[in-house]
This record gives sequence, structure tokens and C-alpha cells, in this order.
Amino acid sequence: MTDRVVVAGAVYDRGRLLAARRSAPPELAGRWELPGGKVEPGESGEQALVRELREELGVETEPLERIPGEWPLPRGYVLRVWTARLVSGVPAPLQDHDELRWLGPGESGTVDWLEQDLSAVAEAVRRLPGGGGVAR
Ligand SMILES: Nc1nc2c([nH]c(=O)n2[C@H]2C[C@H](O)[C@@H](COP(=O)(O)OP(=O)(O)OP(=O)(O)O)O2)c(=O)[nH]1
Repeated sequence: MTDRVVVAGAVYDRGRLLAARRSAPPELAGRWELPGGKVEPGESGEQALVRELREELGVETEPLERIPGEWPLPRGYVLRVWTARLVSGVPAPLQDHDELRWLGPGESGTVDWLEQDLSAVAEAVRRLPGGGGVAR
């Protein structure tokens, strides 16, 4: 059976992390997530992530590292998360989202994340270049 995998990106730019507010389905609308989507047959996780971020936000990104672990989602899906660098473009809520927000150091707790994203977000913030609370 094909894996049912949702990939999401902890997209960084200038020390900030991108959060996206879902506009659908109704049970998830209004909650914040790391943008991404389902892996299609024949795609790697990284390929799916680059495609989804292009479709949903209109930007080009480069996946950097996988955040260790995976988190169970409804209907047998699992969530896998990568950190990703914004390469070009200005993110816009083209699909699936109605608001985007760049969160600076100390701001990751200011949006209502989906529960299943919380540990990945915490780990992403720790990895935030120059801003996760660990001086480098
Ligand atoms: N993209 C994304 N989806 C998440 C996260 N956390 C989480 O529970 N989900 C759920 C919401 C959705 O039920 C599912 C992802 O579906 P999606 O609707 O974003 O996928 P997709 O863009 O490929 O859309 P489609 O094929 O269903 O039209 O995973 C997350 O951080 N990012």
C-alpha cells in the first residue's frame, strides 16, 4: 500500500517562521499549520513539499532538513516536516489558507496551531537560524 504521507514546511526567512491559517475543511478552518499537503505517487517527500509550497503560496523553496519523527493524522495519514529556506517570491495565501504570518523569535505561541503540529513547530523554532532562543 502506498504510504499516506502529508508533508509540511517550516519555512524560514530572515529568522522568522511562516505560519498559515487554514480556510478548509470546516473542522480545521481558522487553525494554523505549517503549509504543505499530500505526497502524490512517485514523488519524494521533498519534491512534494516544493510542489505544494509553490501551488499554495506561489514561492520557490529549498528543503533543508527533515525534523525527526512523524505525527499521526486522521484517516491513516502521517505528518512529516522539513525545514525549508525561502528561495524566491513573496508567500501569498493562494490555496487552502486565508492568512499567513511570519513569526519572529518568541512569537511562535501567538497563533492557534493544530495540535498535531505543536511538536514539529517547537522543534522548528529551536532550529530557527539566529532566532530560536539558542545563541549562535
Ligand atoms: N498541509 C498541512 N496539513 C496538515 C498539517 N497538520 C495537519 O493535521 N494537516 C492535515 C490537514 C489535512 O487534513 C491534511 C493535508 O491535506 P491538504 O488539504 O493540505 O493536502 P493537499 O494540499 O494535498 O490537498 P488535497 O489533495 O486534499 O486537495 O493534513 C500541516 O501542518 N500542514
